[in-house]
Amino acid sequence: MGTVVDATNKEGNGAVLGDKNVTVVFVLGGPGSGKGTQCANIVKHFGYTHLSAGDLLRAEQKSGSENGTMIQNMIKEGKIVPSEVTVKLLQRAMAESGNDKFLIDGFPRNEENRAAFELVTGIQPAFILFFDCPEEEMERRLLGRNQGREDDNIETIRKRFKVFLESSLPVIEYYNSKGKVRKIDAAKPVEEVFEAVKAVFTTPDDKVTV
Ligand SMILES: Nc1ncnc2c1ncn2[C@@H]1O[C@H](COP(=O)(O)OP(=O)(O)OP(=O)(O)O)[C@@H](O)[C@H]1O
Ligand SMILES: Nc1ccn([C@@H]2O[C@H](COP(=O)(O)O)[C@@H](O)[C@H]2O)c(=O)n1
Ligand SMILES: [Mg+2]
Repeated sequence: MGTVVDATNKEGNGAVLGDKNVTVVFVLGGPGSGKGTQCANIVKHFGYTHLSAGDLLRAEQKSGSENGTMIQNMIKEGKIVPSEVTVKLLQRAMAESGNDKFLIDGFPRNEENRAAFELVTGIQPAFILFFDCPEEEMERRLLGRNQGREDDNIETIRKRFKVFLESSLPVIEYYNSKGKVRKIDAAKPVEEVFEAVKAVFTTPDDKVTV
């Protein structure tokens, strides 16, 4: 295991959460590309806190919140929940974590998410970990996931793929134009993907290539 790259501080992108300087890595990729799986590995090796926007929304829905029905409907349709709701959940989870290094998984999902997070928190991501995977492989994985998710059915999966292409890929392209995207071939077996991920987290920032 090598040293953790703190690109945020090095590039002067550090942002303050309470009285802490924080490092944020956005973890993006299509539905089923393996974001959650790899985040669990990164947490173990590199001490980040994993915050999945989808998990936070599902927990909020189940908590009986006033937004519960709206969140449930949006997830069932594969649509993106208004940023106001998701950014608040992320901010609260960051503040409660006690950590200063975060993997924010599945966020920002669209331009509205990106702009709202930046405006409200003032945080710029250190880099974007992008799991690139063909649709057929993602579809196979989602249909075999068996975690009882209401959106893991073929009808909703197709809607989620469309939203990813139309709304989420442009956000990845935006960060790519700023040299912030670290693209990973996510079609490989879990262990091989993690080898590539490790290289990103242990390579000094000025030597990273996309
Ligand atoms: N590299 C891999 N090879 C094969 N299966 C994988 C790989 N990575 C993850 N999986 C499996 O694919 C399914 C989806 O993975 P995961 O939940 O990590 O994806 P995700 O990107 O978080 O999806 P979502 O956007 O729907 O939350 C899981 O069943 C997981 O075990
Ligand atoms: N920024 C986000 C993230 C997620 N959602 C909704 O949750 C669904 C599941 O997300 P996963 O990352 O767990 O796959 C997603 O399809 C959206 O409906 C969101 O609105 N905004
Ligand atoms: Mg996930």
